[in-house]
Amino acid sequence: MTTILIATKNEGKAKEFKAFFGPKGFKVKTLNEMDELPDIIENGKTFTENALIKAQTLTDKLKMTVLADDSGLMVDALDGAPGIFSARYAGDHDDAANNAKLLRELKGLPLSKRTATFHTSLAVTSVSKEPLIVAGNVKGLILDKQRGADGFGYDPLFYIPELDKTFAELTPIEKNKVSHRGKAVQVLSENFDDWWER
Ligand SMILES: O=P(O)(O)OP(=O)(O)OP(=O)(O)OC[C@H]1O[C@@H](n2cnc3c(O)ncnc32)[C@H](O)[C@@H]1O
Ligand SMILES: [Mg+2]
Repeated sequence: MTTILIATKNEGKAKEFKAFFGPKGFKVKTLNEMDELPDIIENGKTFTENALIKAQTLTDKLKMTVLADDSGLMVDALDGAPGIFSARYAGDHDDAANNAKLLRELKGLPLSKRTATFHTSLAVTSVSKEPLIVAGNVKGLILDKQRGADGFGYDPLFYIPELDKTFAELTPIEKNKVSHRGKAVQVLSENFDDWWER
């Protein structure tokens, strides 16, 4: 049985990928189950570069098949910020502080000018294979106050007009149907088997 290492400590994310790779006959592990990890310096300029750095560093050191993802929020009125710095926008990895900073930065701007995109890049690497890279995007609006209690990160501010809901008002299944990560996993599912057999 081939093991695939999901390059995250976030068990919520890992669960989504387990649901995808388990039925394909892979044993799925996360970083929480590894004793020794190499230092990974995520110094890429794009989501894709960072996902690839993470995945390839782990494949090279551990000789395993690895999936890494890198995601974030790009706000048009802020020239794409927080972008690759989404996790630590307000300093620490603190969702409440990040959301508060985003609200401050957009203060007074009408809803029509608060357009934003969530992005996910996924990189899968394996010994002696070219990496497989896919991505997913979703567009929405940044509300001027939080709505909903589910999800994580910027979910309570990220509003989908067509659904009249924020990401924090969707169940995990509903969110996966429309989210950046859900779409990237969809593209992965269309390409993975061909890539694996190549
Ligand atoms: O790299 P790992 O360890 O998995 O954790 P991370 O927090 O860096 O995770 P991401 O690269 O996926 O995302 C970076 C930040 O972007 C935000 N973000 C990403 N996906 C999100 C989502 O679906 N909903 C809300 N916020 C999200 C959130 O603030 C994340 O901390
Ligand atoms: Mg990240």
